[in-house]
Amino acid sequence: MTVRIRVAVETPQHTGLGAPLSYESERELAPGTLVHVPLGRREVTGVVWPGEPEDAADVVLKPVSRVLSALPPLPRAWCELVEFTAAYYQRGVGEVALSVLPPELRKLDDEQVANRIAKLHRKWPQPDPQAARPQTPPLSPEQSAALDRLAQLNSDSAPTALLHGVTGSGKTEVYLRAAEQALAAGKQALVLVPEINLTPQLEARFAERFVGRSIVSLHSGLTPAQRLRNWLAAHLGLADLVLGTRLAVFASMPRLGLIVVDEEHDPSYKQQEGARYSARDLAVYRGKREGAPVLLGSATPSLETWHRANEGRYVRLSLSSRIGGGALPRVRLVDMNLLPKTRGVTTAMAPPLVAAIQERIARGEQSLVFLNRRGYAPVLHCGDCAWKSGCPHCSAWRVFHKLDRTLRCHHCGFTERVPRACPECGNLDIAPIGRGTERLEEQLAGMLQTPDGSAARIARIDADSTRLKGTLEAQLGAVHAGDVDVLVGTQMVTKGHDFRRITLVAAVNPDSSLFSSDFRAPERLFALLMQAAGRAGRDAAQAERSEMWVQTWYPTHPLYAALRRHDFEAFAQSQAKEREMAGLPPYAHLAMLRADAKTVEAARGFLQAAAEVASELPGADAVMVYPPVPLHVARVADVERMQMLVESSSRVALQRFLSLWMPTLHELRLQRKAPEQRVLRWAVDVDPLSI
Ligand SMILES: Nc1ncnc2c1ncn2[C@@H]1O[C@H](COP(=O)(O)OP(=O)(O)OP(=O)(O)O)[C@@H](O)[C@H]1O
Ligand SMILES: [Zn+2]
Repeated sequence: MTVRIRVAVETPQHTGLGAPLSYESERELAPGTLVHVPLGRREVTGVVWPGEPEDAADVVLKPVSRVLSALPPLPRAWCELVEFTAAYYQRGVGEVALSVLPPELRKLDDEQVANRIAKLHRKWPQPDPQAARPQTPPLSPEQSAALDRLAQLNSDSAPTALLHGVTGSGKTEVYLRAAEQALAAGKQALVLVPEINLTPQLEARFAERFVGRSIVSLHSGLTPAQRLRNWLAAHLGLADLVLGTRLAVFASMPRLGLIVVDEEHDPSYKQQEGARYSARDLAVYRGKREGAPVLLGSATPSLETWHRANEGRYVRLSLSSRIGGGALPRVRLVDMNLLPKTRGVTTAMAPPLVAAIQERIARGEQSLVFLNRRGYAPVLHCGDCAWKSGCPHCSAWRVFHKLDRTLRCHHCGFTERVPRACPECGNLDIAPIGRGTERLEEQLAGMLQTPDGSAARIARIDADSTRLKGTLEAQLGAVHAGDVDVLVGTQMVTKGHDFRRITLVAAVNPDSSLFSSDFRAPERLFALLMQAAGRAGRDAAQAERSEMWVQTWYPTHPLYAALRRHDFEAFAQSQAKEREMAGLPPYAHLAMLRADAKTVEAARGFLQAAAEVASELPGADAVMVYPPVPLHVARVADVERMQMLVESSSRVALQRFLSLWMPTLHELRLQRKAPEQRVLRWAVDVDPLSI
């Protein structure tokens, strides 16, 4: 007697097969069981999926090859989360399911899985009820109020709460206490952070608090074996706490009792390839589905979250003052228009700012200088023939890196040694234009001294300086230990770190996002600057002297006016008004269709054909399809990239439309066979973050 089952397998998106496939099994298999099944000429890993196969009874099905029975089936709730993700973001169920499981699972047979699990159980430390109770600080009144409210709501039904707390207000303490409550009730807690480099710090804080409890992390920086081990620990219910980046939202946790999303506004929560999901949004879905409260924490909530809190769909919990009562840093705008110009170029750092940093050094305090551009200079230029260091494969400049004397494309990676002379005209005098963190570091080193006349200690933290494993930790350690006077860095250093000695933060050149074509650029800039400001004066004793300097050509811009007052509400309200008038999120819903091709014509042609198909579909009048436009960096690695925006005032209407449109696009791509029409890939991005 055989039974028919559904199995979610990874079918490439372009095949258009998104639903689970039908197989035959010798026995009943619980949904969520891992199996190996034949697919074409290969054997692949799949997940037994809930629901009955729809195939007619006379269709002959292939049998399941092997069952990984050592692994307890994935919970029903996990399957539903995957199914929701696939449907909402328009991907295949199997594609999502397999891409969020640890890759190592696919390589192991049943016996190997059994061994891993046995080993994990053997080595897993027993919870130690005798463990010394850690010191917990008494809560501030605001922290208590937030936690009481959360507990009270949670006794009713799991709420989604926005924890809106200014920088340094002790949001992490609220997460810790909420997690304590979940653990005390025998539940597991999931804590998401935006960046890998914030996980060690948070892990340390949780480990310190939860002595005798088990904590695992999940992020892409783990080795495959570590990732499998930690994933298994969560899935088997051994781990009490799971900390991780966006992919951790899919961790299988049988006793989930709390989800925290720290810095919920951060764009890193959006996956940018494959299934382009928002881990923040999925966390909210998951919390609802599994009856776990969700805490979205931020000093500068995303406009979407802020809007939902205003509508009363999320509960708002506020922490409006810093721990210890310290002030937020005083914001000083430096009007770059007033600086004397040398040969038409203004210096990188305004003299008053340099003097202010110098003062900090004399007092033994630290400064953080922030510039969102790594390398020495964004472009190299020949004054004679106007040659510039463009990338031959991308519509972008190659960045000059002085340390290893290279020109590097930050989009495709194309790297060459810096030419001695202009490659066009032979002129020896080629010069860098603009500045990145390397150059800023060099300039500051030339300007700053300690009181005894020796050079100031300057450290640079960016993606280049932290390429080697362990370097970031070492550099941050030096900052915390006070071995650094001035920290230069990209946005990497502006997030989350609890620096205690920094009393001055400076943004050297933040203006470029003010006039970006991306409607979210101001929101992102505001969050970034507030976040950066929040690194100063975290020690209440120094807060009075703490300052945030912003060098700008537009000192009267409303964004900076709101920043000066630390007025998130005013900023959010003005942005919301603009968005409402322009019909943009959170007042409208967007999807972006992207197409990559060898030529602009092919990419545009595909999108135009897609738009024609769209206009014929039922429900087409509920959506608006805009004309195709090139991406901001249109060509990367010799591929032309175009995109087309789809908008609707109704999320449901947009979803319904997309589910009809997607299958036609698979066909459309196959039809366009002629070399001049061929597209390499296409993808839809639902709720795109950058436009
Ligand atoms: N109730 C408390 N009593 C004493 N110290 C506290 C308390 N709560 C938090 N702190 C301390 O205050 C500092 C700031 O807290 P935390 O890092 O949680 O702030 P935050 O709101 O997450 O800030 P940011 O958004 O800037 O990252 C930390 O050093 C933390 O240990
Ligand atoms: Zn390139």
